[in-house]
Amino acid sequence: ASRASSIPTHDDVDGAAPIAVTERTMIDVNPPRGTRDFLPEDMRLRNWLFQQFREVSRLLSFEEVDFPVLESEALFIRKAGEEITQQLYNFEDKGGRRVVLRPEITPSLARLVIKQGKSVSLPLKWFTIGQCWRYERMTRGRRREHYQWNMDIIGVSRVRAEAELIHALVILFERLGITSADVGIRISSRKVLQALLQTYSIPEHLFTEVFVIVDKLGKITKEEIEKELVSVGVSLDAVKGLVEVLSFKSLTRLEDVLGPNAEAVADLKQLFSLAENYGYSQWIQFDASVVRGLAYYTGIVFEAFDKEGKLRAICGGGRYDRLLSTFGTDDIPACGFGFGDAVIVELLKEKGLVPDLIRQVDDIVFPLDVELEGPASKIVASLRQKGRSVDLVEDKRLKWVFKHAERVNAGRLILVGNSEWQRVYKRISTIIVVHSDCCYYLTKNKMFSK
Ligand SMILES: Nc1ccc(Br)nc1
Repeated sequence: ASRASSIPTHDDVDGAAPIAVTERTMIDVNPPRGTRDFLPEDMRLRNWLFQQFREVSRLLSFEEVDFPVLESEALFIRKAGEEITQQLYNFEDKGGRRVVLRPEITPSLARLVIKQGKSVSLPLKWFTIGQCWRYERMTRGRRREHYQWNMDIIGVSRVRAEAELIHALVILFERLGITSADVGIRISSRKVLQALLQTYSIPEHLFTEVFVIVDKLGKITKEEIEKELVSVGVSLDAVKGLVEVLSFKSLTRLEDVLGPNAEAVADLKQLFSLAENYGYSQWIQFDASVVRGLAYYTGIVFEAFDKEGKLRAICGGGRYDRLLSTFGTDDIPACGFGFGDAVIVELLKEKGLVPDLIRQVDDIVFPLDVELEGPASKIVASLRQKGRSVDLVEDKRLKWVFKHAERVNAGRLILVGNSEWQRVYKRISTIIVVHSDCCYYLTKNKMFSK
């Protein structure tokens, strides 16, 4: 605390009064709970990963779109008890509006499609990479934000759309050096469960809640699943039947139960047939237990998983043909996936596939004397004009400059000195000789002029 009483004022003494001694309290320099800073090396990896996402999106001729991270809360209010809607990062803004930091991308995409209406021609193939949020009690210490790559096809009702999206995933994994021995893609359809629920005369309005509960398979015990299903009104024998079919890994067995004309079976057969033609059959497998936890899926759903079973789902997606009508407009068939930036990096680390992304600088320019700042500036400007990345270094000892050049993998070290330096540094590969109004620099092999 300052010694307010004893400090003399300017009137009492010549010169400034002594600075009041106060205790400085430092702010918390950590980012908010559940969020991350990205240092340069983290950003190099993130940019590299996002560049892969962008390149795969380009290969499938998707166009990039973007949305605000802040959205109206109304976009995400759903009654199916999903985890994602129970962890909304929501608040009231200064205008009294109920808003959220978006927990996912798809509803924003649906909003934009509706907003564009007839001004866009279908099919739309859109992708984005954006930060998504959740407000989870930090008891579990999990992150509250991650970046998601989303690809969506709007306006295609046939399973060709799902086949294209899965092709995108396979291409991405292969580009990262991941093989089908490392990762698989489990595929099923909400229509499987739907057909079953109908055979047990479960009312349709319960379907979404059942899907959300069944998605917890593997996360909570079977007994807890059965208890939750019974609690929403599913009869015990229906629960037993559901759990039995959900264990199916064979389309043939599914067909035996649902019959050859079941829509779910036809969709899945078509998808697996297309997969043969794409050449990615070895990546995919039917698994009736895949339902995904988002209420709005209506058809095929899929998720990529690590075959060692150490990690959470790498990505997931599916068909959502009725999302738009929940926003009060006509439905347009749609499907898409979300691909987070965290699990994939954990997998790359597990597999030793994280690339060595070194910092790179073309040139370092170092004036050997303080009065050479001007000529050094000319050289820097000239080199940058030519598109070279230049790190201008000053007020350092030469030994530090050499180490720095190594650290940043500089292509060239350019020392700006006047003519007497040349004698001293002739052994150095690059020397600047400053002649009146023009600068020359040379390396062992050739002379460059400004
Ligand atoms: N939906 C969502 C948002 C943020 C994180 Br971290 N995980 C999932």
